[in-house]
Amino acid sequence: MEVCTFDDFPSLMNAIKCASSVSQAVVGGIASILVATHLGPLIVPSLLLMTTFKLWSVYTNVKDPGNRLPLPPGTMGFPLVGETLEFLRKGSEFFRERTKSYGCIYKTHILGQRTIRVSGAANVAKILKGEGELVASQWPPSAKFILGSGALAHSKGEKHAWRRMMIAKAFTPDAVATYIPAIQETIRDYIGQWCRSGHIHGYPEARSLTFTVAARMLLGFNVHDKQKHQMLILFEDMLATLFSMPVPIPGIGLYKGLKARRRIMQEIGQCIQKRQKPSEAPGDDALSKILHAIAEDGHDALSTVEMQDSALEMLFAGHLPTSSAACSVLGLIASNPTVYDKASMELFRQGLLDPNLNEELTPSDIKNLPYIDAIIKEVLRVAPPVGAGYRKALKTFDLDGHQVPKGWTIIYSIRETQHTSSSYSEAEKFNPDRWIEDTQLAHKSAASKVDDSEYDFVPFGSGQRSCVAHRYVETFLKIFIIELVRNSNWKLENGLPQVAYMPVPHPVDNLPLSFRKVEMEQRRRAFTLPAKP
Ligand code: HEM
Repeated sequence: MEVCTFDDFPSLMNAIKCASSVSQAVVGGIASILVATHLGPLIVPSLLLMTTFKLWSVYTNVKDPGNRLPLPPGTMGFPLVGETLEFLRKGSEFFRERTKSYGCIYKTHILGQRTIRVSGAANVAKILKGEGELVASQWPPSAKFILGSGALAHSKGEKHAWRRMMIAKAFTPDAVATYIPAIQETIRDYIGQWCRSGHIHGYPEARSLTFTVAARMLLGFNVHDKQKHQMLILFEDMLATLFSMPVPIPGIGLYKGLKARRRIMQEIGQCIQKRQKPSEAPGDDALSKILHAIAEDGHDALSTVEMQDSALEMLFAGHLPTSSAACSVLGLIASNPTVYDKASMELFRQGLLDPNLNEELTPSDIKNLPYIDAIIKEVLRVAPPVGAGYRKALKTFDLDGHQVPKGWTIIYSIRETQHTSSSYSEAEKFNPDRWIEDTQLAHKSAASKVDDSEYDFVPFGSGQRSCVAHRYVETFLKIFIIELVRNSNWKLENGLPQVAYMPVPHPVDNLPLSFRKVEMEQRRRAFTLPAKP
């Protein structure tokens, strides 16, 4: 009989081969007796089923014999599908239930991968700091198909480091400052329309707004309304299968997502071609800045596939998580009127409340707004738009008293980490003041980390794979809050909504809101503003 070692299990097929050598003889023998006694039609399928479950159990519980620690607790579900169906049905509730039952580290089998889900500042710090040594970024196969292998998130090693450096040049403080006027203009247009209409659905409007800003500022695309509408519908199909079983069955699931991806890529290809016409001067958008940085660097240019995948990645990342954050801003401020009042007061003190006095915001206008910064941090803590990040274990290592075997998928949880940390009293409550009143929190930044305890606030990840565009996102959200508060007042029409988490957190009822314009005079009458200090 073959001896099963850890190295014999690089894939499911190897595992099945190895474990079957254990049970083959026994099952074969019993089966032939039963077939001979006419019980075969009933018993043989049952035996095959039992064997399949046995093989699955062997495969999903293979430990590295070189490590004495146990695998994390957890269940691995049914052969091949694992717990994927339950995960797709329950979304984030799936993880919440397991965190409650097993704590900060547990195993499961989803989206075709043996997976360990990890939360808690110290565990997350170990994963994020271990990039390249313990772990490597690896999104689920479905996300890789949908976003394309040319995306930055899927590139590796030196190529990743170089591309990241080039992309980062479009998101330095100086570069982001150049985007302010166009971001502000687009936000103002949208808020103006919302006030004129008097009633909107916050989530689709936030999607449309962030898509328009991303297409214009990140890619320099001038998409007209009809094209935007079509692309948003295609994105819907694509995103619905971002996290799905990696089996393209015609007509459903990933197949549908890949079809939508092909159509979006055609549109992106056309937009890129138009932009590359020699008659057109290079734009002031992020993609132009990146292509310029690459040309200056003298390095190989991006291939057409890499350029298109990068554009898709920027359009995807640029509008989807940002729209979730913008929608959370609308919902959370509407349900906390004191937050609106305090933000108004801060704007008044800075001379920014009257929109007519500050037609164009400048970088220095938006720099010193600690309360609005606190709102943004609290929105990203309570409703993190990206709930988790994906890694693959490069070698077996210890984590919180358990082994993480080589080759397994690791999901580090942003949501549970930020919701369960003891740093946040009444963690479920939306309370921007905590970021001002608590001196420990006041120093915590969404992006940079000084020590491990700060990894309980990681809305943009951290380290080599952190979000390249966090400054852009923070600037967008700041301008959005400023323009909302100084121009308008809005109310929830249905009360606090239930939230769905796939592919990003969003209200299930699309967040119906009533909107109205607020004039400076009305505001003066509504609450007595103190004289400007
Ligand atoms: C609210 C908005 C956003 C949030 C919360 C967010 C969050 C994140 C997080 C958590 C990661 C790290 C994932 C990991 O550890 O594997 C990440 C990576 C990334 N983000 Fe964002 N993001 C946002 C907006 C954007 C925008 C606007 C862009 C536009 C370019 C962008 C581009 C990227 C890219 C390219 C990566 C991959 C970086 C790499 O692998 O080196 N994100 N983002």
